Amino acid sequence: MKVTVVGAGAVGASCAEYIAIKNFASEVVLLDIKEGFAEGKAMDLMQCASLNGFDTRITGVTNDYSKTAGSDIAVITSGIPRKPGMTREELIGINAGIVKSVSSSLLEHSPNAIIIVVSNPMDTMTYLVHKTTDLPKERIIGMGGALDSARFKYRLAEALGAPISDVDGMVIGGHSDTGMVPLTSHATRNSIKVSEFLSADRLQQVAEDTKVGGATLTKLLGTSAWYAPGAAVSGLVQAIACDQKKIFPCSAYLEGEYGLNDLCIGVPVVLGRGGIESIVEIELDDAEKAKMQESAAGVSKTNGLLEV
Ligand SMILES: NC(=O)c1ccc[n+]([C@@H]2O[C@H](COP(=O)([O-])OP(=O)(O)OC[C@H]3O[C@@H](n4cnc5c(N)ncnc54)[C@H](O)[C@@H]3O)[C@@H](O)[C@H]2O)c1
Ligand SMILES: O=C(O)C[C@H](O)C(=O)O
Repeated sequence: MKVTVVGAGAVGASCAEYIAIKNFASEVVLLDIKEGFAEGKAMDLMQCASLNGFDTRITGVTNDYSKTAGSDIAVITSGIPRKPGMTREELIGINAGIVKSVSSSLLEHSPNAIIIVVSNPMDTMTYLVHKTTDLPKERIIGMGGALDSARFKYRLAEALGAPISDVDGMVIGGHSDTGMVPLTSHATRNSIKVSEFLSADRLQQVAEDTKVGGATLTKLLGTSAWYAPGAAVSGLVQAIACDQKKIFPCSAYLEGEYGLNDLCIGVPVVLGRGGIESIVEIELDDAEKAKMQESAAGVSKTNGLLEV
């Protein structure tokens, strides 16, 4: 199993590290445009191999796509991150050009790859790959919901005073400060609805804290987060590589599902060796349906800024 990660910055390197530590891939190629940067990150990561007990071979290359040839999975993390006070949508001007050229170069050398898009604004970058390549929709996956759901579970556990392993929950919708739809009515603590433990007001607070999870970290760090994003990407890569048939909320191209068309947005999907093997349509209540429609309108508005 060969995995390429484009962008050896904070998220790309963290993602490569988690993939290696989980020890399911034979090879990870890190590629960056900055001379020597990916080579340096790869060498540093390889020097963790004997310490952390993995056999995955990590190599770094400066913009040489021939070294990525034959990749089964390619992750796009190249692009600029936001600074405090910015929205993800403000990154579109620079990141759209990067994502378009990177996806084309990747597919030239790995025509059978499954692409995972991470660069922001992620739903629109995923749509851009859909619009500018010939890849079938099941092989274009946007990562956002897996991360947002991890943050939701963190906030739920905090409010419940429970261990995170006891908590389950999912965030669908757009990966933006206003567009996320944390499904509080579906969230559980060891199979019991969390509404049995938390007031409506407290649950509303959990949802709001979840939606601004990325902005909160950006304010604290001065740039956006990387550990949980890297871990979330590695989870998707593993589900595909190991044909796990796991359900994650991912940005997928919709053709009628959830009453939505011609956009990529976060919905639960089954991930396996074929990529998105199916989209799971769950019953939403009226308020959740309205939030999903509003979220989709926001994503479509950002898509409208693309020159495709
Ligand atoms: N979808 C998500 O949940 C999620 C989570 C975290 C970050 N992000 C996004 O991921 C992106 C990367 O974030 P980061 O913190 O790793 O940024 P970073 O600045 O640390 O790393 C980005 C890397 O991309 C490289 N790069 C730029 N143009 C390139 C090109 N054409 N080809 C190859 N490499 C190129 C840069 O040299 C840099 O090393 C940002 O857009 C950020 O908003 C998304
Ligand atoms: O917040 C960001 O800009 C980065 C990423 O989308 C995140 O949610 O951490």
